[in-house]
Amino acid sequence: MIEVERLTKTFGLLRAVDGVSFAVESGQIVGLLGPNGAGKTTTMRMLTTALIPSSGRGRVAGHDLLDEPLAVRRHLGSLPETPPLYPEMRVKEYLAFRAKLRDLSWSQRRIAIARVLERCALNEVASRPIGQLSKGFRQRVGLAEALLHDPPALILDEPTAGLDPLQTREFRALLRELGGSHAILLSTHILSEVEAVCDRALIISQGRLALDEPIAASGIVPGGVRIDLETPEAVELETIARQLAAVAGVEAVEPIHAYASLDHNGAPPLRPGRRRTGWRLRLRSKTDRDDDDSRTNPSDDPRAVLVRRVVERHWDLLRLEPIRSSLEERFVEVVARDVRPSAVA
Ligand SMILES: Nc1ncnc2c1ncn2[C@@H]1O[C@H](COP(=O)(O)OP(=O)(O)OP(=O)(O)O)[C@@H](O)[C@H]1O
Repeated sequence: MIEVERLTKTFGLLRAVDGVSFAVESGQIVGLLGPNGAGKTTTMRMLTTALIPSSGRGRVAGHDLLDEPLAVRRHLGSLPETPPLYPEMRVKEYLAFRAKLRDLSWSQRRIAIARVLERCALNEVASRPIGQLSKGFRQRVGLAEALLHDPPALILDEPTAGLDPLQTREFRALLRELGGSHAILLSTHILSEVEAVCDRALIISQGRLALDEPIAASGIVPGGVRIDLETPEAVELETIARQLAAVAGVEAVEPIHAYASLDHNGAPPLRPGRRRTGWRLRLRSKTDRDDDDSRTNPSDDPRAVLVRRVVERHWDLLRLEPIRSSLEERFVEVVARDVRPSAVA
């Protein structure tokens, strides 16, 4: 429903968005995360056709951002961080005004306004001036406006910023309801929000897409498989990596640490008298990135074959377990990779 391919935006010498590709399906809520200045708003402004991409393509409901901007806007609702509301207007009056701008006929306007007032639980404040509403209600008015033309895709920029915990909770419940029937791209700085409402997390860092991973039902991102093994001292990391990477389903082998002769708990080596090396490795598998359907397919799980491979080589397998890392850990990991030492100091 929302699709971008190598989307790039430069401002002078700055590549604010640099070759970003991702997709949001209907029925999915995708969280767009990143530190300040990472390029989130610029990405969203290109998707809403407010900014023209320097290169790359983007489509909303199959309509190209550059070739069919009007069709894109018809299929997209957007809630900017600060929605352009008129404080002196009453809620219903404001929605009628915005619906008129969207060229809805009188009867279409009546139906649309009734629908969004109901959907966003605004009936009780429909006749109140917007300026008298709490921030939570004002955000709902912004969302109602974004839904007036019944778009299948929504883009929301930090929709819960500044809301109190109760308002945040209510707004998230509303998003989850909408998520069932819309494609939603949600920019936020709140990691727990992504864990609470999103199906996938995207992290943008310095304009580039640094992570695109599913959020598991438990609210954590899969982090691969951790394997601890011991090998004769002469066996080098390169050999181990080659053997393990050859197992179907393993995409990458990353060393975490190695130790000589003593295992990581300080215990003596499994085979005294022979110098051995202990290894802790992280294996990225295909199932880390796939959707829930393939995750349940046992043939995609490389663990059984990994055990056989280690035993065949006469190495000692000490531990093999899935790594679960929180979104916060993944965020720090991918963003810290891009931070220059001078910036940290
Ligand atoms: N119109 C513009 N002209 C020049 N530079 C811009 C313009 N808009 C954004 N930038 C720069 O592009 C980079 C990305 O900005 P962007 O607003 O997309 O980041 P962001 O991830 O939304 O940040 P934040 O979380 O602070 O809102 C920043 O360095 C910003 O200064």
